[in-house]
Amino acid sequence: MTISSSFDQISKELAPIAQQAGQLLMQIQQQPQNTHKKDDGTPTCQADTAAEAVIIDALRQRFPDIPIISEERVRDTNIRSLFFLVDPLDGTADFIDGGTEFCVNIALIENGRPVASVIHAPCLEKTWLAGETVCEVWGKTTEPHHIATRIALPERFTALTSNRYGDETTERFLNKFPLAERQRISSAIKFCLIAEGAADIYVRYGRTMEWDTAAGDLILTKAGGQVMKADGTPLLYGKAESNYANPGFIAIGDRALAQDILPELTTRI
Ligand SMILES: Nc1ncnc2c1ncn2[C@@H]1O[C@H](COP(=O)(O)O)[C@@H](OP(=O)(O)O)[C@H]1O
Ligand SMILES: [Mg+2]
Repeated sequence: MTISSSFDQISKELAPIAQQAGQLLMQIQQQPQNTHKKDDGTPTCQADTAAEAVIIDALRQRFPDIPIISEERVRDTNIRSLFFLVDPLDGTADFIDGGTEFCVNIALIENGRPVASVIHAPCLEKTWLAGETVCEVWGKTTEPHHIATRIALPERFTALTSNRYGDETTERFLNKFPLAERQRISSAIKFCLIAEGAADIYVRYGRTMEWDTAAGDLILTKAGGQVMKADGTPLLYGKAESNYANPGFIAIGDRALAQDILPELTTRI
């Protein structure tokens, strides 16, 4: 498990697990939802826990020795250098509203960073995965293929933000850029769109949790992008002491932008 090449294989094993959960989510979305708000004010419904059960069962069978931290109910206590972070339904509000952007996120974390991950968006029929060398999208009608970020160009510079959760610092940050386009999108597919070269930046100073970002962090990083805190360092995972909350972050496709422009901008927010 410490051999890095095996992370490619693990990412390919995680994909069908996320797809199985996604299939269940699609079925449940057709039924009436019992929704309620969690302590953090975000919604949940029976789909979150049903999808979580499927994923946890599969991970425990295939990887019995690896502890799991999952959004809804699972908090293994023996978290060591290697563990899974699971968001069985990312974009729950979108799911409840009948949207198509929700996804399933699974990431394997080693020493604070993701090393194998998958994001599956069942309505979009797309699965993105990353390991040590693998960084692919799988579509229903297309062959699996490698994905890569695009160069940032002013005439098409596109920012992605959350569709439902905004904050003033993110707005101040984005106001410093001459944006060609801005799209509001639910769920971690924001990372995947940048990884595919369909957008350029995703800024999020509002609250997110580690399971919201770990899988997308690796996919975007392996596609050539960068995900970083305001000080330019990578996001770290496994922060039990902060209840697995993330600090603010900036995700970009073109790394040259990070090196040249972002450090100066972030100090002025
Ligand atoms: N106040 C808050 N506390 C914790 N997490 C929050 C939050 N507000 C938003 N989030 C996180 O933001 C995610 C959705 O953001 P977006 O719509 O941009 O994808 C939610 O994922 P879930 O849907 O998995 O709960 C949730 O984890
Ligand atoms: Mg969730």
